[in-house]
Amino acid sequence: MSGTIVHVALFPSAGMGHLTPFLRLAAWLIDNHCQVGLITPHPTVSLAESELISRFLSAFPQVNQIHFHLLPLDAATANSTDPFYLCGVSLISSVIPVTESQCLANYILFTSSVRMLSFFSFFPSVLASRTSAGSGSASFDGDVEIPEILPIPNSSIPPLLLVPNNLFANIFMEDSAKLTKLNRFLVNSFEGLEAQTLQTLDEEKSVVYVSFGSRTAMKWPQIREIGDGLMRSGCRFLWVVEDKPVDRDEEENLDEVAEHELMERMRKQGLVMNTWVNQEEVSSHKAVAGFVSHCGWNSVIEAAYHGVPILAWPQNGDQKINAEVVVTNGLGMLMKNWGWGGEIFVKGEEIGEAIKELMGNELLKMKAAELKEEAR
Ligand SMILES: O=c1ccn([C@@H]2O[C@H](COP(=O)(O)OP(=O)(O)O[C@H]3O[C@H](CO)[C@@H](O)[C@H](O)[C@H]3O)[C@@H](O)[C@H]2O)c(=O)[nH]1
Repeated sequence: MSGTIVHVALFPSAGMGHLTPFLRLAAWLIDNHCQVGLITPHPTVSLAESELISRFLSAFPQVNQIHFHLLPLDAATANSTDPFYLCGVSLISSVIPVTESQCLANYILFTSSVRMLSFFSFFPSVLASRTSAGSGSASFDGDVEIPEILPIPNSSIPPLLLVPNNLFANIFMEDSAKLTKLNRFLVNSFEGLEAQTLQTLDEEKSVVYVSFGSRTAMKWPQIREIGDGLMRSGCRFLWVVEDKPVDRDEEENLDEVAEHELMERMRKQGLVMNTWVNQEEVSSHKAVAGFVSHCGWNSVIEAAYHGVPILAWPQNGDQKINAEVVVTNGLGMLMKNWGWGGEIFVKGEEIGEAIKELMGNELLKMKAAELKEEAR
């Protein structure tokens, strides 16, 4: 933007491993005519850090340094004596409310590999899908399966993540859940080093979209089972919920319903919305790999146009007949024993399995891709 000076505040967390790439980015931004503010946490972890900051500020006197004083954490709270963790601060979760209140774009400079970023994004939801509600258990068996990425061996999971009530683990989980609120990711890597992971991340197809149209109100117990099913599927999701379940008071809205513990857990794995979304935009998004739909005909046409396989759950009217078209053409699957919406109570376990099947079925993906071509 000619004539506009872009102001960027950089806020590295503790440790040289974070500071160094941040200062490189700062130098690059200055080179590109940005006004840079550097927020420096105090106390620093090491002398090396404070010396590097001083040298940097002498070389770039135009940088505005903003001191950020950390409140001391005791070793018991942190469950660690490592000074790095004692200076730890949950940057993503703490900063988002501030940037949101100021309407500022929020970028993250992820200072590790793209593979680690994938792990960071997915591990909490994979863990939540395997941990029963409220058990507090942090144990994890088997490898971490992330869609389209070489599985991360169990032995590579950072050990601190499996220490119950560890500060690092708590920050990791809390921050991961907030990643969707960030505007952009900057990662310090390149094609030659992480080609496959970068490509997958760019094309990542791992989100299931759930919507039964704006006219379908479900009973609260069934809504709850859908939530449970989404958690069990382990998939990221965008779920648009009709905000007046049929067995709830007219005045009650989703926010009140969302007080439910399950809804709170779900927000860590996906987005639950009770507002109108731009469904065309959602269906066309490259991350969306499956659609749980009532099979309103417009939804079916849109899914076909964007090559998104459907898990059909007709609710009424023409929707079973539309679902038959979906199945006949290989665009999706229909669980016949689920009946019409409201007719049969479908448990979360079954819903979770069906969503896993939808998201993993290669034949459906292939057929949906062919139909996309024909639709165009
Ligand atoms: O949050 C939302 C919800 C819906 N839509 C759009 O609204 C339309 C919804 O149409 P459809 O999928 O056909 O569902 P209904 O609104 O339920 O459609 C009614 O009309 C259809 C066409 O006759 C019938 O097939 C359905 O059974 C009937 O319920 C689609 O274009 C969606 O993209 C959004 O953009 N955002």
